[in-house]
Amino acid sequence: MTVVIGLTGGIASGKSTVAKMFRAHSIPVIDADEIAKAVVVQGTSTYKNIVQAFGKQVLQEDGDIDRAKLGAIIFNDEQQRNTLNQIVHPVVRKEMLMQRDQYIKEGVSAVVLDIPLLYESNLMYLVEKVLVVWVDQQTQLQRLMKRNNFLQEEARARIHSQMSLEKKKEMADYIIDNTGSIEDTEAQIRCILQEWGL
Ligand SMILES: CC(C)(COP(=O)(O)OP(=O)(O)OC[C@H]1O[C@@H](n2cnc3c(N)ncnc32)[C@H](O)[C@@H]1O)[C@@H](O)C(=O)NCCC(=O)NCCS
Ligand SMILES: Nc1ncnc2c1ncn2[C@@H]1O[C@H](COP(=O)(O)OP(=O)(O)OP(=O)(O)O)[C@@H](O)[C@H]1O
Repeated sequence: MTVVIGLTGGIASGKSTVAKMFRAHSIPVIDADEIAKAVVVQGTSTYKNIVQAFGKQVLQEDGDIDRAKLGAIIFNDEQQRNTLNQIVHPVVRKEMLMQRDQYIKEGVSAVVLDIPLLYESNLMYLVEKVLVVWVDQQTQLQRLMKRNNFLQEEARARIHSQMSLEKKKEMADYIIDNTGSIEDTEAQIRCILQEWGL
């Protein structure tokens, strides 16, 4: 029996960091962000739909989607964000389901679905238990600003485009507190894996 684990949290709360730890324990991870990038490459219908909805202003010179430009639009406008979500999410969901079922067929002991918007998009039905990577608000803001070289205002817009981490924490089956060191977080993952017999 494969245990299907949902991994979520807020932007820059540490999902990819935790995902890496699962992989280090030989547990495969399906990454929604990675899939969302792959399904918008030139030539796909998703790419065409994005260009149709947002215009050529969101393209780089080589024709690829300019992620910084598209991000600047959608993180500052809920309606535009919904438009992009409606184009991209169904395709991502389908691909995630397919990959999940493939791993189950292979009989792996566990698989992790790393989905930033798991709660916002009501995707709980895809997984058996949800693990939320939590940090306090100040840490989240600082790590996001540092990683993406964002001004405080840009970072805040992105944070506020998502359900609050406090609310996600309340809904979680398990919480990983990632405010401490990487080693602290690794220790929590080891505990959880032991508890789950993985
Ligand atoms: C707007 C885009 C082009 C910006 O790209 P960029 O390379 O700057 O960011 P990246 O894709 O790495 O996402 C970083 C983080 O932003 C947050 N985020 C991304 N999209 C959204 C969204 N629609 N709503 C809220 N938060 C989001 C997530 O926490 C994600 O982990 C890109 O995020 C995108 O295509 N988003 C729509 C698809 C989506 O919802 N992806 C998230 C999971 S399916
Ligand atoms: N425990 C930690 N201590 C210090 N820095 C950390 C820790 N965990 C993560 N970071 C750093 O914080 C930033 C955000 O982490 P990460 O990229 O894992 O978050 P994420 O939730 O996957 O982000 P996104 O939602 O944008 O995909 C990264 O620069 C990462 O190196």
